[in-house]
Amino acid sequence: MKLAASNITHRYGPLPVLDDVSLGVAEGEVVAVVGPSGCGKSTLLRILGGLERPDAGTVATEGAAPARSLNPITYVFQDFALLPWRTVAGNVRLPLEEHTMPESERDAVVRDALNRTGLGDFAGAWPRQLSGGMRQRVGIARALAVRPAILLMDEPLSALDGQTRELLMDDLIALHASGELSTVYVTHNLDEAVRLADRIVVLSRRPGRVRAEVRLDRPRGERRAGDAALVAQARDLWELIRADAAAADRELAR
Ligand SMILES: Nc1ncnc2c1ncn2[C@@H]1O[C@H](COP(=O)(O)OP(=O)(O)OP(=O)(O)O)[C@@H](O)[C@H]1O
Repeated sequence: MKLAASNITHRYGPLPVLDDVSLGVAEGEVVAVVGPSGCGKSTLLRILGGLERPDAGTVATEGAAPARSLNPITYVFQDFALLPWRTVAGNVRLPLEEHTMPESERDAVVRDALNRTGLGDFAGAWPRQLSGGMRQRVGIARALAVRPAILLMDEPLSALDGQTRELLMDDLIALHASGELSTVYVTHNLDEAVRLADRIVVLSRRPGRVRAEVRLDRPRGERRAGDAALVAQARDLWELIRADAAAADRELAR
């Protein structure tokens, strides 16, 4: 399934946040959205997911969702958003409970989502017993349980330490290996963007406009942390963002 946002403009009261942003995501493509703090990345993601209606512009999908998809466009949040009184399996089960399906099928879907995220042995664990990385795996498993065509990820790794982030990046790369899942990945972290994305959309400072688009041709599976070409790409991105980031920082300080 493809997603296309065209000419999105949005403001909160007097504050212009997005200005004429167009962004497409092809089937199986991972598009990272980067830009200075407050430039409207999360707002754009909410608009793409239909959680917010833009003042102007349109969002359209094209093509069929996977068979038995319960929610073609699904979020993964930075703060995991797990219910502490439910087990790992209970959290993954949550979005399935509003859908009518045989209990055995629900169990099978939960099991499959847990297995795909390396949580097969943790079905009965409680969120408080898990590390941050494992909690975010639960967040990802819960998103996968509804068989999405498009994942919208808002800083999914930013609450994690460096090593855990590396492990989860490997998981995300494996998750996309089938080429079926399209993703929009909002991040501050340019190293994550160059590791994971097929294409990186760079927004300007607020109001966010598309400043540049960078395509990364090297297959995701061949990209390694610290690889010289990736480091250079992240540095080039930073050069694009640096002046805007400094200005956004001064503005936030005020
Ligand atoms: N619901 C809202 N009501 C009013 N202002 C909002 C709302 N949501 C976001 N904003 C403001 O809109 C601007 C863009 O916010 P948004 O969270 O989309 O930016 P961002 O690029 O994701 O930021 P960050 O990089 O810091 O996470 C910010 O100035 C923010 O304070």
